[in-house]
Amino acid sequence: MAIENKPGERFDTVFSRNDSLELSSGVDYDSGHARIFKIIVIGDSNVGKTCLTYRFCGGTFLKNPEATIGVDFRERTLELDGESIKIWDTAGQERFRKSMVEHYYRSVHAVIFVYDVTSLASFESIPEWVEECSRHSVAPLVPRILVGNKCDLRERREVSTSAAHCLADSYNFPLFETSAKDPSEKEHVDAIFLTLAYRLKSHKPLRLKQPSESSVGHLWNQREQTTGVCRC
Ligand SMILES: Nc1nc2c(ncn2[C@@H]2O[C@H](COP(=O)(O)OP(=O)(O)OP(=O)(O)O)[C@@H](O)[C@H]2O)c(=O)[nH]1
Ligand SMILES: [Mg+2]
Repeated sequence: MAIENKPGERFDTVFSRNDSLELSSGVDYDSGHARIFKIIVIGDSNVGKTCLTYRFCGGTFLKNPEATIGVDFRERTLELDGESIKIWDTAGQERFRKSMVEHYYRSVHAVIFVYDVTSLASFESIPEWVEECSRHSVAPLVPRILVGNKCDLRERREVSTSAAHCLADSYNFPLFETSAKDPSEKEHVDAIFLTLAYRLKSHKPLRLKQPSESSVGHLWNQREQTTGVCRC
């Protein structure tokens, strides 16, 4: 795992006429000419953004994480053509976000919205995070997914799968429920990020293999993602 810290680095995204995702030349490629995708992970403080990205990039559960200040960068090189995804693990706390917020959203390739299934408040904040993304001009065709974390805490669950589906459907986001902590969910955490990466690479909808019964996944819909109100 390489942890990098280059907040000034640019990842310029352009859409061609046939709506496929293309990356402009130069800065989107590492020295080996592999493409680098910028994925940002956002959501309230304490929902497990850092643990999820660490699980994907480091392969283990990060014990005793500290609140992220500004942004952390993690990167994982994929087995498909040596391509990389660079994950921007952002701070949930407002006081740590102020100076960095413009950098988060600049030229982003995909967005992961995270809530904590044991915190209704974090789930109810998701529309604000979606709104923040729109305010910062993240293009509608940039893939977005919704992730409910901490599913291992079954007795403390406050957000039902059906409510989460309802919200996800209203935005036309795929929904995934998982746990950064539960080792049996490791493959599922991988699948979430890899599904995004494949989507970015091919720009085609993919069916996610379900590694466990508790996992939830949707087909990606090519329809343009729009904000909406839950009609449940
Ligand atoms: N039980 C359980 N605890 C988790 C899980 N993921 C994270 N945690 C715990 O939740 C707390 C917050 O995790 P972080 O990853 O630091 O949360 P964050 O969203 O990055 O928080 P900020 O950086 O402040 O925005 C820590 O105590 C983690 O150990 C999970 O899947 N299950
Ligand atoms: Mg964090």
